[in-house]
Amino acid sequence: GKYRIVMVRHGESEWNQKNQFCGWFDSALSEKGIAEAQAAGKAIKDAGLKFDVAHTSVLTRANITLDTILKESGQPDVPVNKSWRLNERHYGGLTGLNKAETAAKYGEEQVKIWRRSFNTPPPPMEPGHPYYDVIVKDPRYANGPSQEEFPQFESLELTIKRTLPYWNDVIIPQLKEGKQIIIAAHGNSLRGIVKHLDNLSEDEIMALNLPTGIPFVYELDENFKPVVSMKFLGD
Ligand SMILES: CC(=O)Oc1ccccc1S(=O)(=O)Nc1cc2c(c(O)c1O)C(=O)c1ccccc1C2=O
Repeated sequence: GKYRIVMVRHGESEWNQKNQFCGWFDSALSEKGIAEAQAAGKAIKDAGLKFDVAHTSVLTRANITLDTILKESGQPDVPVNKSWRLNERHYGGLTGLNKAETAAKYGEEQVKIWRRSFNTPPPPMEPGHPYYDVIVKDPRYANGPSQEEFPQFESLELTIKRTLPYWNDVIIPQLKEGKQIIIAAHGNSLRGIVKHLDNLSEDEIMALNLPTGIPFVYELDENFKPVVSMKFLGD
C-alpha cells in the first residue's frame, strides 16, 4: 500500500501482573514487560523497519516500551511525540482495584455489565481517591487535557473519541508527508485506531485483545484504507 504504519501495545506492567486496573496511573513495566519490549525491538530490527517519527502516550510503561524498541533496533534518535490522547482508558474509581476487590465492591453482575459494555463508564475517580492527586496534578498533563476536560472515568467509547483526533490531526498528516511512523501505546487507545481503520463494530472491537509487545503493521492505500490489516511481526 501507499502508506505503512507500525503499532505496538506496551508490555506487562507491575499492576497488570497483580490484575489491578491501571488506566492513567503511571505503573512501571514489569521485568516481563521489559523483556517483551526488548523482543519487540529485535523483531523490528530483524524486519529492517526504520522510522522518521514515533508517537506514544504520556505514561511511562508505553514510553519505556518505545525507547527500548528504538534502542534495540539501532535508531535511538528517532524523535518521540507524547500525547495524553494515546493514554490507556481511564478506569475511574476502579483504578488500583484488583479482580477480587472489584467483585467485592461492585458485585459480579456489575462487573459483567462493565466488561461487555462499549459505553457504560466505570464509577468516577473523585478527589480523595488514593490516586486522584498523583494523576490530576501530574505535570505531564500541562499540555492537556485542561482541568475542565480532565477525565475522571472513561468508557471505551469515550476513550476512542479522544484518541481518534490524534490519528486524524497528527498521524494522517505525517503519513501524507511520507513519514515512517511507529506508535507505542495501550490496549484501548490502539483499539480506537484499529476500530477506525478496519471499520469494526462495537462488539468486534471489544472482542479484540491486542497482544502485548508484538508489533503489528498496517499498509494503507491512498485513501488510508487498509490493504494489509494488523500483520504481526514474526508471523
Ligand atoms: C483478567 C482479570 O483479572 O481482569 C480483571 C482485573 C481487575 C478486575 C476485574 C477483572 S475480571 O476478571 O473481572 N475481568 C475484567 C473486568 C473488567 C474489564 C475487563 O476487560 C476484564 O477482563 C473491563 O474492561 C472493565 C471496564 C470498565 C469497568 C470495569 C471493567 C471490568 O471489571
